[in-house]
Amino acid sequence: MTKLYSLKRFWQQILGQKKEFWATTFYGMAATLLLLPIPMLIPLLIDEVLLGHPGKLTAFLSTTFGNSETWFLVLVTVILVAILRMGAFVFSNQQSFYAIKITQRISYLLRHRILHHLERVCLSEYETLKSGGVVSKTIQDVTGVSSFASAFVSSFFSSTLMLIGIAAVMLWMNWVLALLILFLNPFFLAFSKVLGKKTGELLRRQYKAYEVYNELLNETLELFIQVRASNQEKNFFALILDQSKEIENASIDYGHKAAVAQRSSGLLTNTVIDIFRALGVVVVAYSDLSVGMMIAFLFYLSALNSPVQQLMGLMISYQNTKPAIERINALLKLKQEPHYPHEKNPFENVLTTSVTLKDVSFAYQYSNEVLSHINIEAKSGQKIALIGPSGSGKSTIAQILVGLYRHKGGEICYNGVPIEQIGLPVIRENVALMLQESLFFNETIRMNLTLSKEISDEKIHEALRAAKLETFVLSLENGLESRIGKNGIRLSGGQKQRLAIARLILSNPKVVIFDEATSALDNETEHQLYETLEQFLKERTTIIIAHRTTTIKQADYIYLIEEGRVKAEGSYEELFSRGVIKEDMDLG
Ligand SMILES: Nc1ncnc2c1ncn2[C@@H]1O[C@H](COP(=O)(O)OP(=O)(O)OP(=O)(O)O)[C@@H](O)[C@H]1O
Repeated sequence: MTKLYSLKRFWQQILGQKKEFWATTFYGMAATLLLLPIPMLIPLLIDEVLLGHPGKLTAFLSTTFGNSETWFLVLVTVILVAILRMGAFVFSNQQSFYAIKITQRISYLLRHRILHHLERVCLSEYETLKSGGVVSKTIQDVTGVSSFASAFVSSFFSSTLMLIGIAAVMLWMNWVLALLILFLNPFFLAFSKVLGKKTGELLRRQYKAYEVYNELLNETLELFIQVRASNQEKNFFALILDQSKEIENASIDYGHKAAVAQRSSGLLTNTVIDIFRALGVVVVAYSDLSVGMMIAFLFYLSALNSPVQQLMGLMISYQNTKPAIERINALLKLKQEPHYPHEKNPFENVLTTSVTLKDVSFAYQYSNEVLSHINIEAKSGQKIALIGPSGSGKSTIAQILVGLYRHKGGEICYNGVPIEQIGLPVIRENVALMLQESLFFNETIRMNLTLSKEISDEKIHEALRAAKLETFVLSLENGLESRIGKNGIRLSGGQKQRLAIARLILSNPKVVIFDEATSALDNETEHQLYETLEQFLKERTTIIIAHRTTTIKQADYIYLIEEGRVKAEGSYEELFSRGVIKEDMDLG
């Protein structure tokens, strides 16, 4: 099972990008160190140049440049400040570059983890998934987590260093005032945590609103033809609009309160800074702190605002990350297909294999037993048929044969090897399951046939010919490059089935299962098609699931399934003579 995502994993992913992490930390700190002396430089000139108390800065500049004129000292100081700022600008740009790389990598890794998990999700879980909701989670929630990563790598170290640096300078200037100010910082952070928790709840509601909206819109568009044919567009779109309103409400609520939270922290820090500014004036009046130093102190006090704000913002963003992680984990909790190790390959170096179900039972999640102690055998190269009334369990047999669902009891074997020793990918590579309703991409005929694999035109046409679709494809203006529309909407039911059969031929399987795959064709066309496929199916074990007895005449052996059990079995003639099946009977 995929491990759930956690903040620990988040940190590991950040620290795992060593080069980028140290580069962003280095450049962030370098930029901070360059900015740190700036608030001091110009105020020092007040004391040393205006108030006539020559000090270290003017002494250094005069001896270095051999000129102690006031205009010169001011000019050099301004140039020095500009150079420091320019240096910080260059380093900050470098820092952003590496921070963006880290952030985007975290997004990618998170999406990779979700997609990798979904790729192997078991079918019973897949049935419950709403694709719109999944899309919303892989986009919005991943963005939520990565924006915290972005805020963290770009501001945590530089803001902390700035805070420590400013604190050190202030302590040096006036330790009483500095200590008073610094003691307040933990309270600021605690305040931000409370605000973050409150906005986190609102953000959760906003995420949910987007998720439901995406689900509704997605499903309505997927089933648009059905919706329109039932004249239900108004109702469906009204539901989507309601949800759109909920997004508006939730977003206003979150957006407004998140802005209030940000401003509250700004208001708090600014008020505290104003109080300390006033205290600074009092300190100058009652101590030996110079006017220049007091101005420098006030500049540092203002400069303190930025790292404190950034750290408070980080705390709020951290709280908002939790709902995003929870929702991502809801996807990672979906159960996955069983992993069978690939120990034996019964399909290797053989034309086809036998297929056996020994005493197999099965129940879907939350439902009663659908298959009960089924025994079926298709010998190597044999053509068997499964018939039976609707809901008797025929398609379920087909699906457990390719491991789409896990059988509960008994054994399923290919050439005597249980599927647990073959591995699901190997089975699906060699056993083709053709459904009544094949699914198609809104792409060209070629893409739908080859599924983007390199296959020569000659082979494609051979398959089309066998599937009795070549004449139709050749009659199209763009031939193989013709687009077939959403899920093949531009094709008739029969054309779609023939396209699926051509795809099946190209995939060259060793065992073929037709699950009502030709039911959309009329008796005559179906008969012709099986005749054409005779050569293709001759060397392959074939299982045909059908309602119509006409479809199964060609089978070597027939099983009648009723209520999940084998009710009768034998050749067509045997079953016919026993009265189990009748000519042209439709069991559906
Ligand atoms: N994914 C599922 N989850 C739960 N129950 C299911 C699922 N698929 C099928 N069933 C149930 O299992 C039973 C057997 O269904 P199955 O599709 O295998 O029948 P069938 O013989 O192929 O029917 P038909 O000829 O109509 O296609 C039915 O009662 C059906 O409701």
